[in-house]
Amino acid sequence: MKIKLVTADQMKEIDRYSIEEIGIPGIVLMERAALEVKKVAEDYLSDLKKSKVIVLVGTGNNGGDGLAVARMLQEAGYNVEVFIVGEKVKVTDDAKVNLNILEKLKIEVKEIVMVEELLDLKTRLDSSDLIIDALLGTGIKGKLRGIYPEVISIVNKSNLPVISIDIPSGVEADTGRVEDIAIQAKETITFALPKLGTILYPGAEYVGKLKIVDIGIPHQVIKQQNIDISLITDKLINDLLPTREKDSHKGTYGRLLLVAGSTGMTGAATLSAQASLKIGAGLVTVAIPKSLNSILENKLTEAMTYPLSETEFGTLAIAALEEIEKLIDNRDVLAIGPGLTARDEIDYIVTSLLKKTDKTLVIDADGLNVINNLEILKEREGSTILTPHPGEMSRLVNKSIKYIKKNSIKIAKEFSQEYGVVLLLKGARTIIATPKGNIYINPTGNSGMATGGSGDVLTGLIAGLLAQKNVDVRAATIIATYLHGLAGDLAVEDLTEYSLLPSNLIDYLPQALKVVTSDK
Ligand SMILES: NC(=O)C1=CN([C@@H]2O[C@H](COP(=O)(O)OP(=O)(O)OC[C@H]3O[C@@H](n4cnc5c(N)ncnc54)[C@H](O)[C@@H]3O)[C@@H](O)[C@H]2O)[C@H](O)CC1
Ligand SMILES: [K+]
Repeated sequence: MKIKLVTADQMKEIDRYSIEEIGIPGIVLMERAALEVKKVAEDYLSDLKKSKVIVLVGTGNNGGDGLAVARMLQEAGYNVEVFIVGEKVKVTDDAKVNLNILEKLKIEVKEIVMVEELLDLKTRLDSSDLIIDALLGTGIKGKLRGIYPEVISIVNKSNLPVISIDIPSGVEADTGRVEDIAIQAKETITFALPKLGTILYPGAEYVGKLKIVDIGIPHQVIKQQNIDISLITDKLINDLLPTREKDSHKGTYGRLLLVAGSTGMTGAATLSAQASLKIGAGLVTVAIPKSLNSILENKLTEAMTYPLSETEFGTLAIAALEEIEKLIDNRDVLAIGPGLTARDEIDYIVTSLLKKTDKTLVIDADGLNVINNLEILKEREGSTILTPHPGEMSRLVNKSIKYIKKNSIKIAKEFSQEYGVVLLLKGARTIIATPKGNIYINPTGNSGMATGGSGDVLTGLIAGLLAQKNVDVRAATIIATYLHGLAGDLAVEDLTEYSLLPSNLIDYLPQALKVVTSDK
């Protein structure tokens, strides 16, 4: 099961279509949204009589949701105070309906338009138990205007639990960017589908617990939007994981050739090989410069090794190409890159293999750093997976790392479709793009994994899955990425982010597999 991720415009179109074409009144959506928020708010409010809630609203429909929540909490007997940041006259359509209802019920909505009025808000917060953030939702545009920065700063300094409606105010819905300041929420209740800005960093850091609630938007309305970005979930992995047939043998789980390593870089080859075995590949052969072969024989037990022709530097020589071509004849997958050391010979070997073999190819690390002619990717018969980090991507597309980090989805999607490859662009949120134009965002992983070797493990996981029957390139990349990060998250719980080693990712893989197969 995939969870679709939307931009503000896509969400607006879904709302519009539901309201104008299907005929579900906006006020009904708003009421259902408010009801969901009210239910969560009650979990934070213990004693009915004393509990005091401050509801902060803006002048748009996010504010409208908040006004309805204020009414519901008041009706439930809580002590509610409502502040609107901006002038009431600016409030329109559905939000206006709720503003009028509060006025009819004599529930005061205090305007805050001047900085001087912030002091009153601050004192009010000091004696409260919960804040509802209904200031800004998907309608936020650009830098915070007026006294919003001050209001948000007072809220964050109050140290009170904050429930944000739809998205923490100040977070940009499409990118997760925070221009200057944003509400630090304890929990964010988002409607129908998560906005991209609540998953991407830094926005994801402001969300707290994310709760996606249904407010009655018809599924067919969502479906027809052709949303192409999905969040990877346990459920999706569970659906994609290959089942281990009872009457199977090692051939069922495929034969993988891993071309890796150079003097001083035998660790990369070792990590990739071990990871590919741990994820269940049948037969793994590590082809490595011949002087390092005995080292690999020592370090690896289950994997076979093959000594390749080498240069005086202990890196692959041109002659290794022919040896590799012979080896891949009876293999299903070739992974090339970890620890190779970028040199002209490697450029020649990788380029030749891209041209000559139609086997599924995983290219990582120094295998990527030598690709100069991207056009050969287009002509390939076989499937290709590239797994660059932003630095390697920067070289591939000749854009700065900063630009790549800011436009990771756009860049991954364009590259994948242009060159017909599955592109895994590593980052705080790793993005996977497929040639069909689909994007998958991975939510697992942590900063403890940003160490040399972590990528070698990921390459091994991808290749190890690819070798197995009925695992296609899209599934293998998605499963490997999610499990790689999940193993890292599980390992950090025991080891802390400081002392997390790439080899721990391999140790914790079985636990990660148990998590995602728990109900299989
Ligand atoms: N998804 C659904 O089915 C539903 C969503 N609802 C809620 O509606 C908001 C979106 O409402 P919208 O009126 O489009 O925008 P906002 O309320 O988020 O904000 C617009 C509001 O804020 C002012 N503003 C915009 N940018 C800034 C800025 N940088 N600084 C200061 N002020 C800013 C602008 O002037 C407007 O007044 C969505 O998030 C949901 O919460 C429906 O209510 C329920 C169905
Ligand atoms: K909000």
